[in-house]
Amino acid sequence: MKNVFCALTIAGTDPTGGAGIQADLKTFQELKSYGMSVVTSAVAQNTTGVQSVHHLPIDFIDEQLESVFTDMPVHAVKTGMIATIEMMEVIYEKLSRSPIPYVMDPVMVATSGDVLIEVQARDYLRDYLLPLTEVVTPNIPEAEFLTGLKIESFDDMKKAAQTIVEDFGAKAALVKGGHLNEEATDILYDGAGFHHFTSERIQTTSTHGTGCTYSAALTAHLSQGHSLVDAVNRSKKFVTAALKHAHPLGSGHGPTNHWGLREEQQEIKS
Ligand SMILES: Nc1ncnc2c1ncn2[C@@H]1O[C@H](COP(=O)(O)OP(=O)(O)OP(=O)(O)O)[C@@H](O)[C@H]1O
Ligand SMILES: Cc1ncc(CO)c(N)n1
Repeated sequence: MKNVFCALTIAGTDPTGGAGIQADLKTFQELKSYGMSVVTSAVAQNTTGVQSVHHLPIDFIDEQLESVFTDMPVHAVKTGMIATIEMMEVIYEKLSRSPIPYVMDPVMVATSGDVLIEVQARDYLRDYLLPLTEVVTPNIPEAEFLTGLKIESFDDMKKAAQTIVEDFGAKAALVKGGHLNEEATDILYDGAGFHHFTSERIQTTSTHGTGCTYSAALTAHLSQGHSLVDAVNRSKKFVTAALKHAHPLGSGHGPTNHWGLREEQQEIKS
């Protein structure tokens, strides 16, 4: 019998399908992991920004987690938008008892600039959830918050990745240079050493949900048993193709193309 790999996302929603749970599920499907989701907040948003947010009741978030964990295999899990400390507490309860690879996208602000997490909750994210992670995937502003360091160079990115692992207890940190360098270079520190992942910079405004898509790809690859470095390599290719082949949708920052890599591979074949 063929193996089935199951990936779970715990995050907020995006009705336009570019970010959040919807982007995660599309990515899981595209990468051939069975996708599951626990919704934390229902978000009315689109490519221009966030219109409104409804947090789900804490007990109901807990029930969704119970529904999944008591019945289904979970081979890897990711978290995205978790807005409040109360939500984080129930998620901590479950994940601290589940020895599976955990990918944290420490979502704080949407591409549009809208804030997605309560300020007090950021400390809880760092102090409780971060030490449970297999890998955390901050962009530059998120890495600055987590470490308190100012990041203006490649060396600063390395220092931040190392600090997140050595001082805050993540097993590995992948600091994304999308907001900083000319080539889109990300740095992984895994406790033993540094690894660099570089792609060409793509001139596009379709960047809505890039971080969600990247961390979901990582989760899918980890659910399938790939090593961390291999999983990041594959996920970087996936997100680069998703940016490169994005269709111009919406009037703001459009979504990436979750089947971009498949399109690229089909073009090469034909
Ligand atoms: N214009 C670009 N061209 C190529 N790669 C990019 C570009 N922008 C971002 N990336 C890459 O995309 C991945 C996601 O990174 P980014 O830093 O944009 O995440 P993020 O800020 O968390 O995303 P989000 O917009 O969802 O909040 C990283 O590998 C980054 O290097
Ligand atoms: C629900 C959700 N999570 C994450 C992001 C960040 O891209 C977003 N815009 N919306």
